[in-house]
Amino acid sequence: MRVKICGITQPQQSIAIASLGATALGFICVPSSPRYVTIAQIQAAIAPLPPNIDKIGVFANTTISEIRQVVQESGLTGVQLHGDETPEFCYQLRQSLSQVEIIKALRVRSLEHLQTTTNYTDYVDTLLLDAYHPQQLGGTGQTLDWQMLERFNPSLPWFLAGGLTPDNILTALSQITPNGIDLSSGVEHSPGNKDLDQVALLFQNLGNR
Ligand SMILES: O=C(O)c1ccccc1NCC(=O)[C@H](O)[C@H](O)COP(=O)(O)O
Repeated sequence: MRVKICGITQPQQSIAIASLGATALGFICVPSSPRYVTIAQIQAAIAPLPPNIDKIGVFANTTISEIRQVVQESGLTGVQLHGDETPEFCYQLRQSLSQVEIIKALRVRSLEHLQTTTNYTDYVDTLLLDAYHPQQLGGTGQTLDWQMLERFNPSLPWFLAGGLTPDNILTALSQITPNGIDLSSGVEHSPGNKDLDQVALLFQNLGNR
């Protein structure tokens, strides 16, 4: 299973978290976030990482040229779209950046809203389901209704996100079987400052999953 730890801001934490077992690290490229990082910070954080670690930039409601510039200058291997990007936008981004993984995040409001994921399946590589919050785009610590996801079986691989912690992860995975999980505030001291003990506990609890 893929394990993405998101909202990394400190270069020394990126290598520590990868060594603990993360398969992907996320860098927030949304200026309004307290976890926002510049291109220079991303470069410093990913420089010591081995090639098998996915380096994902998280964007929301920005332009293709902005995403392209950040990806090309920083060395990111994937892009997570966390705003209100349309399937058409995802298609255009794919034309512009053919070599990177495109992850479309949906902040799920209802079972009906969950159906909109099918609109993206031809244009992105991976889906990510996060909790909806009226004021914040992500990193909210709010959990999704896991029961609602029990029958979610898209044709693309998907990440479960939203309020996951070392304490609740096994309960979540006993109900649903995503291809990956994404954690941010559940393994943090404060926004952007990851708690390495909590990250270690997460992998201990996950065992061989
Ligand atoms: O984390 C942020 O600050 C953020 C800001 C704007 C857009 C997206 C953001 N995070 C996206 C993520 O992938 C988080 O890992 C995801 O929302 C889960 O967060 P959490 O509930 O804290 O585990």
